[in-house]
Amino acid sequence: LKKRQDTSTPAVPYQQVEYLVNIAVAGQKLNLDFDTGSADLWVFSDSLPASSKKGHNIYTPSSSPSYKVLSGHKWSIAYADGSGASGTVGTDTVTIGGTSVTNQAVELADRISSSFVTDGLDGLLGLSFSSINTVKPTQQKTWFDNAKASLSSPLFAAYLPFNANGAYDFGYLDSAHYSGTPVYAPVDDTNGFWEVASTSYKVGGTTHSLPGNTGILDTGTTLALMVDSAVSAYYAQVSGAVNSRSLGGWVFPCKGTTLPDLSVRLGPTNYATIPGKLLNFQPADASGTQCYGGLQSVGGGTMNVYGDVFFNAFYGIFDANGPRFGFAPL
Ligand SMILES: CCNC(=O)c1c(-c2ccccc2)csc1NC(=O)CNCCc1c[nH]c2ccccc12
Repeated sequence: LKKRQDTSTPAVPYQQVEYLVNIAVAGQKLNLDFDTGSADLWVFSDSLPASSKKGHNIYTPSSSPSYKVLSGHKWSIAYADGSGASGTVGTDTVTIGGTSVTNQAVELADRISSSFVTDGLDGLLGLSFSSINTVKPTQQKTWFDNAKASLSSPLFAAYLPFNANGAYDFGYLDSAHYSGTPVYAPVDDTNGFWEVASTSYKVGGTTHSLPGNTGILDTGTTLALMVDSAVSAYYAQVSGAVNSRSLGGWVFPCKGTTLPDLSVRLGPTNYATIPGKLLNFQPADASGTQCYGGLQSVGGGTMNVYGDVFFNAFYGIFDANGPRFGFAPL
């Protein structure tokens, strides 16, 4: 697993990381972003403009003997951050670690939004449920869906520590990647996500209820995105915090701020506590006066999105048996 580190040395410890995993699509090594919040495996293709291809590894089906066109098939995906991609579809052998999946749908992007060009990735590998794969007319399966029968156990786990190299463990749990005993929450896969009940949270010693709320465990989202009531309650504990339209979210003074911990309930029983120090994302401006929070608003609805800042504190276990989500402190 490769982690791309932001090169600038921040005044305040923060992270601007990319969790990239090197995988071989028919022997061609690509850095794909493993994304438990989506179900499409897509790669930069040769038909992208040269400017978009610069600095990226491009998958070339013509040089893969095992590649087959999935004729007449298309895909198109849009993410809530406004980014997106679309293109055509083929199948090939995709190998991660020691496990190869033959006839894996590989979606070739002939259009991608600008945010993907600047990110150091060569594509995405979706690890949510195949029910939200966007390929038409025949929906395709994720790599994990295709691989799970050949894994010793139908599960994978995400180990994404802050400022250190991480790993994805497929088919087993690596005891070196977590402490204590994992606890589990039942997953509702109705929406195609690894989604659990998340009906309360704790900040500053107070417990707040979020009736009917859920949480999506999503390695493809960098931050923790929660409903407005929770985000307001959190930053009410941070002096000088403001929700800045110009800076695009909640910011607070970098100097002299000690962020409170945030405990979120996952499933019927257990809370996961994200230490405050992991909730300082990065300086919000060049001067480094204001810092951008790792907790931001999800907009409307009752769905919270627990992204990489969650996985900086917890080993995340995605178990198809159930399905269920397990977590243990790093
Ligand atoms: C902000 C991106 N996240 C989302 O839109 C999202 C939401 C979501 C829904 C409503 C409001 C906010 C977020 C639910 S599941 C979910 N997760 C995903 O969609 C996961 N895939 C994100 C892929 C992605 C989008 N832009 C990137 C830039 C670099 C690397 C990966 C990405």
